[in-house]
Amino acid sequence: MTTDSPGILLVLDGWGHAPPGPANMISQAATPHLGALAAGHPATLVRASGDAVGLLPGTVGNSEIGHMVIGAGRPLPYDSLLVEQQIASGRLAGNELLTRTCARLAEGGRALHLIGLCSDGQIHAHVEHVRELLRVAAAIGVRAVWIHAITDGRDVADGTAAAYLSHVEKFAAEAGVGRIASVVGRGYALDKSGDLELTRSAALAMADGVGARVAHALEAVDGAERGDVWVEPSVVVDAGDMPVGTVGDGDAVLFTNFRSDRIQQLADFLVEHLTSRHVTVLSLARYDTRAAIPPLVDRADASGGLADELERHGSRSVRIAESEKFEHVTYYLNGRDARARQVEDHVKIVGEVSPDYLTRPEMNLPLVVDAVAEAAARRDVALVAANLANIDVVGHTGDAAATLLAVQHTDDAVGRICAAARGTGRWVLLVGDHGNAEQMSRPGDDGAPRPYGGHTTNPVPLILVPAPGRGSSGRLRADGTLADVAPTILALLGFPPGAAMSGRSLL
Ligand SMILES: O=C(O)[C@@H](CO)OP(=O)(O)O
Ligand SMILES: [Mn+2]
Ligand SMILES: [Mn+2]
Repeated sequence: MTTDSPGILLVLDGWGHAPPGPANMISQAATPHLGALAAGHPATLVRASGDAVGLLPGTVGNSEIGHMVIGAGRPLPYDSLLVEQQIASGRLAGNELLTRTCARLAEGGRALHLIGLCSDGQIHAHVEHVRELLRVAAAIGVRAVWIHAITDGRDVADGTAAAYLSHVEKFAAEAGVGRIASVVGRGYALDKSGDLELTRSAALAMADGVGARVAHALEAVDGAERGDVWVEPSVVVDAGDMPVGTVGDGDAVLFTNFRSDRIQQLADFLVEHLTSRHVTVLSLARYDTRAAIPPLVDRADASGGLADELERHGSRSVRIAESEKFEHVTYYLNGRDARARQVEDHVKIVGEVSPDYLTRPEMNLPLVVDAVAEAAARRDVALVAANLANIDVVGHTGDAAATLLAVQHTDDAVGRICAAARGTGRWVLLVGDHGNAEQMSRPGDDGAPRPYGGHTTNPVPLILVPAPGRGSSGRLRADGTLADVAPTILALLGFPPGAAMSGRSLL
């Protein structure tokens, strides 16, 4: 081992801070372990949203940017911010790839298909980006733009899909081109669990016009019994019952999500499905698909973070998470660098195939705890980094009672992990990656509170449990952000901050 002060980083996903109240499930839950840790050890709050992490001011945090910034030790201009900047400066409208593709479609009388999540949740996509793309296509003279709308209900309140579809129709009317050709819920279109049946049913509605037939896009969501997330794959048909906008030979497909993880399974499927149709496929931002898709806006460089520093010092880390959050503590924490590193072990906890988060808010947490304890006992491991997914994953259901249980299970797991840390001489640093469960309701249009399962702009708690015998009296800086976590971890391990890090140790 290259350090004599090994530790454990625990990211409690969706663990935000807000004043206690009836919709704050962090404060409502019984959390004896977290309560005792916060009272008896150095603790602070750090900012995890907006410009503190590289998002537009006021934007809710998310797992991808949260884990990237925790790893990078500096705010990183996130893909959504880069897109926004390019829209504001007019650079997206002049983008070579986009304008060349549109000119070809205009000349050949071919169609542009825009595929993406239609909401302003700002985690995977922003419906305003569709508006800009419609403007550009119209200005270049593309005559047919088909929108394949994916409904949300997770990053925004459930029951809002119809309103977003209406926005899209308004944008199309404004631009003078564009019509919704298919509608499907994100549960189908944005599956990332590998369930290709869900992906196929979404893709076939978009590409081939296979699915429930509706005369108008809004009809698809009107009768959606399982909410916006699970709107059935639906195809808009004309008076003759013919799908209005299937993907034809020589058309172009542009994916409008800026975040890759949940759209890439669909993108992979469609790229293969459309090979014989000579379709140009583009994406708004860079995706991690099997076949490279040319992006309109490229990613920021995230190298020089914690993983690179640990590698440089020859310090071994073990990364542990349930499958839902596995990329978060591996790929994102490593600055979206998928390179296998000699000094890293990755442990993916795979439990029940299709867990029902409402009835199993504990998810597979006991297996995560066992894996952390096992890794902590290894003398060759400097850092164990684990994500506890429950608070965020269950929080997304918008079900306050289930989320309260998720918080309590997490508290219990923290207690057991801290016991393992004491037994193996390790410090533990606990931090949230963004808020979620501390705000489980939001005022609806009428001002009355409505259940809310999305992320928040709140700061997140950070607690440092020193290694046994190291004293508990120090204070942590109060003005920190997630960018300060990596320098703090390096300091705890006895290393200087990385040269690329602008964050500062909180110690
Ligand atoms: O599940 C997801 O894709 C997002 C919410 O849409 O959550 P997170 O950023 O926590 O992964
Ligand atoms: Mn998260
Ligand atoms: Mn989330």
